[in-house]
Amino acid sequence: MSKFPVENVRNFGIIAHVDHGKSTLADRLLELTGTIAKTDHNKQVLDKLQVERERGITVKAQTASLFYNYGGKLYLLNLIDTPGHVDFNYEVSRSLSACQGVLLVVDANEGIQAQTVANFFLAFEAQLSIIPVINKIDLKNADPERVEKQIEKMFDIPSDECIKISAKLGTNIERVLQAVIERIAPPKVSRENPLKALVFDSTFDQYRGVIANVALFDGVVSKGDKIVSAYTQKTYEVNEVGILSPDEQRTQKLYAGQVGYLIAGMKDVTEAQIGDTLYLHKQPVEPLPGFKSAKPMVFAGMYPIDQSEYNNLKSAIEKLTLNDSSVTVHRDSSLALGAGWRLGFLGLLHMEVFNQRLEQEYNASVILTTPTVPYKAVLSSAKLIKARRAVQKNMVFIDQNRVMLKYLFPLNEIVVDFYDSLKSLSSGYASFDYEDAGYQTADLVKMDILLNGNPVEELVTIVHKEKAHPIGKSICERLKDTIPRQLFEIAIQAAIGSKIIARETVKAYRKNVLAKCYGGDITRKMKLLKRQAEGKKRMRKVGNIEVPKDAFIRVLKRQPDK
Ligand SMILES: Nc1nc2c(ncn2[C@@H]2O[C@H](COP(=O)(O)OP(=O)(O)OP(=O)(O)O)[C@@H](O)[C@H]2O)c(=O)[nH]1
Repeated sequence: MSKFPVENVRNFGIIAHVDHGKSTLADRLLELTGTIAKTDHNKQVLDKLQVERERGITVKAQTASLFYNYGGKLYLLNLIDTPGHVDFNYEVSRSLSACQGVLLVVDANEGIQAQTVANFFLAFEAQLSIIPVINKIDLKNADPERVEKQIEKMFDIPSDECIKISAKLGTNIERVLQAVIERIAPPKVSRENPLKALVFDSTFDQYRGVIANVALFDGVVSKGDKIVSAYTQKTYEVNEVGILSPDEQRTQKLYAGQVGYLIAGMKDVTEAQIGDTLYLHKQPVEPLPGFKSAKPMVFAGMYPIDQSEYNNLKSAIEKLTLNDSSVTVHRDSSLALGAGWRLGFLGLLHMEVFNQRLEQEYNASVILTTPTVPYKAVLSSAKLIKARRAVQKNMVFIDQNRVMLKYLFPLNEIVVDFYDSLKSLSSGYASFDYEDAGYQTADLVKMDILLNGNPVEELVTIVHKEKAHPIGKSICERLKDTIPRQLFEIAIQAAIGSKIIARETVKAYRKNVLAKCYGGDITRKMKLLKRQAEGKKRMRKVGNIEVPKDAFIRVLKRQPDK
């Protein structure tokens, strides 16, 4: 690695709207630089997770070091491929902290979309050099000139700076690499200063412990060095350093300006903090500012299907949150579902991906409850405050056919199915991005579910007043289908304060388990009574009504069709 003086190093990211071709471009860059062999099978090589391959999307940023000969010099280009979906923006901004420039990929047919704008501003605010790349020029409907004009109008980047490529066919890829070298500055670092390394990502390996992805801002780190974590103040010995190319490749040292991985015997996930600064023992440095912590938007309960699985699930969640530090975790418990957690996610897709990764990478099966958003409630005896619906804030024409609308929305309205409805209403043309606008007052009500007049604690929800009736009705119906008939009639009601807004009834039924046992075989009678008693253990009593656990799961669990 010493062959690469700082001026021969470039650290760059690829950012884009979903599906505009980042990962395909990354494949071509890896092939062209000989990092991976050129075959027909290279499809999204950097999308290593099973969930990424199944869904065809990037959820984790990945790093790859490329070597490229240009103008008689050998360059080390560190590429970071980032996710495109709005829910993973946090991942993008974190990765950009290790870069000096980005390739902003825009589809030649679709043009600028919501995350193109959002990601452009992340890079712009981080003061990175931005190289616009118009991809998919091979498509029949491609109109790169129109997209050039959009880029000029929206981002103030002269159209002659755009590079037109087809990542699929490999057209003009060389020009992209040359632009990276010519237009992106080498990192501003010093190898003479003491070590200062930023941990910008980490993963947990069962055998090797924490593997930290590091960007070196100053100094050098070698195998055998004693390093200190600014966050824990603990000292570790470096066991291994290397680059990702894209698989781990050991090296003797890593130098300032380079990006790679480091293993230093951190065995506990809580020791590895994303945003931490590592320095050499007895050579302390001013820690880097780290990262703003992510702000979860959507909350859901997570419980083991069987309580005996609690500890395994706990360790799986801890390991996965190391790799996805934007998830917040708080212990929680529910009368119906037992001990579990309340997890905060950046969005719905993020929640689904986390759940899927738990299942696929940690073999954990969980109950995930319907997502909710955080509220701040002002308790008062008067009826609640004025309703506030989506309010239009701004409208900008990107070109003749495209308009960018800005609205203020209640978060609750967009987390569940807004994205799907928007896509289907606009036949897939509209795209969507959001950021937090803070708490707003709204006409919300607390809805109770009552069984023969007794409130069921775990089913209390906060809903918009206008939606209370359909939501209450649906919960009552789902409960009616799962609560077995009992010796008396059961009224299932949804109520706001003292007002009942929906009702279903479970008719009375006498289940005499001994009915078939005339004849008097006492051991058989005892067996049946014992079985009935065991069944009752899985029940929760609300008043004198026995509610099976399944009934709660059915109501609380996220509906897959939503
Ligand atoms: N015709 C054509 N299709 C392309 C080109 N580049 C990418 N695609 C296709 O576009 C789709 C999306 O490409 P990806 O590389 O997965 O896009 P991405 O931007 O990485 O997507 P996310 O990781 O989900 O954000 C795939 O089906 C690619 O085969 C291109 O130059 N021409």
